[in-house]
Amino acid sequence: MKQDIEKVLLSEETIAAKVKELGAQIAKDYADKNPLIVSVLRGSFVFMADLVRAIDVPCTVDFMSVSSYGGGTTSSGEVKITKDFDVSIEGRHLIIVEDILDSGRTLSYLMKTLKARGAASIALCTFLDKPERRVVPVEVAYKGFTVPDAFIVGYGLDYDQKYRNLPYVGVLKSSVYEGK
Ligand SMILES: O=P(O)(O)OC[C@H]1O[C@H](OP(=O)(O)OP(=O)(O)O)[C@H](O)[C@@H]1O
Ligand SMILES: Nc1nc2[nH]cnc2c(=O)[nH]1
Ligand SMILES: [Mg+2]
Repeated sequence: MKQDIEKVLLSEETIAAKVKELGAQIAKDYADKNPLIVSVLRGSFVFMADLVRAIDVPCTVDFMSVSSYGGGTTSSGEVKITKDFDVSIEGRHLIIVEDILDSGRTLSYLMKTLKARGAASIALCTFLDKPERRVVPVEVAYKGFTVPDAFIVGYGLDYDQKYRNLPYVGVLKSSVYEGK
C-alpha cells in the first residue's frame, strides 16, 4: 500500500496528538451534557474510535450512513439516510463526527435534517477540512487539520474502498486513479 502513497501528510503521532486535544476540548465543553456522538459511516469510523476514547466524560455513541444523490461526479446535495439512528435524538446534544468536509453538501443537508428532529444542539467535529472545495457553508465546531486540495487517503478515507486501514494520512499517487 505504501507504494501508492505520494507523500505522508499526517503521521500516526501527529494524528494521535490532535485527537487527544480534540477529545479533551469536547470533554470540557460537554462535561454534564451526556452528548450523543454520531459517526457518519464509513469514512469516520477510525477517527470516531480514537476520538471517543479521548473523551473522558459520560457520552453515548450511534452510527448513521448516508449516500449522496446526483448525476455525474458531483453530488446534488440531496442526501439519503441509508442507516438511521437506533435511538431517539429528541432533546439530545449531538456531535456529528466526520472524516472530511469537502463541498459541505453532505453535512449541510444532514445538519438541517437532524435539527428538524428536535435535537437540543448539534455540533460538527471533522477530522479534516478542505476549505478550497467548499460549495455550501458549514459551521465547524471542532476541526483536526486543514488539508490542501489533493486526493487524500488513510485513517478511514478511501479510494475505491481501499486504503481506509492506513494508520496515517497521505496523498494518493495520481497513477493509481489515472486511466480509470
Ligand atoms: O463535503 P462533501 O463534498 O459532501 O463530502 C464529504 C463526504 O464525502 C465522503 O464520504 P463518501 O460519500 O465518499 O463515503 P464514505 O464515508 O463511505 O467514504 C466523506 O466521508 C464525507 O462524508
Ligand atoms: N478519500 C477521500 N475522500 C474524499 N472526499 C472528499 N475529499 C476526499 C479526499 O481527498 N479523499
Ligand atoms: Mg463519508
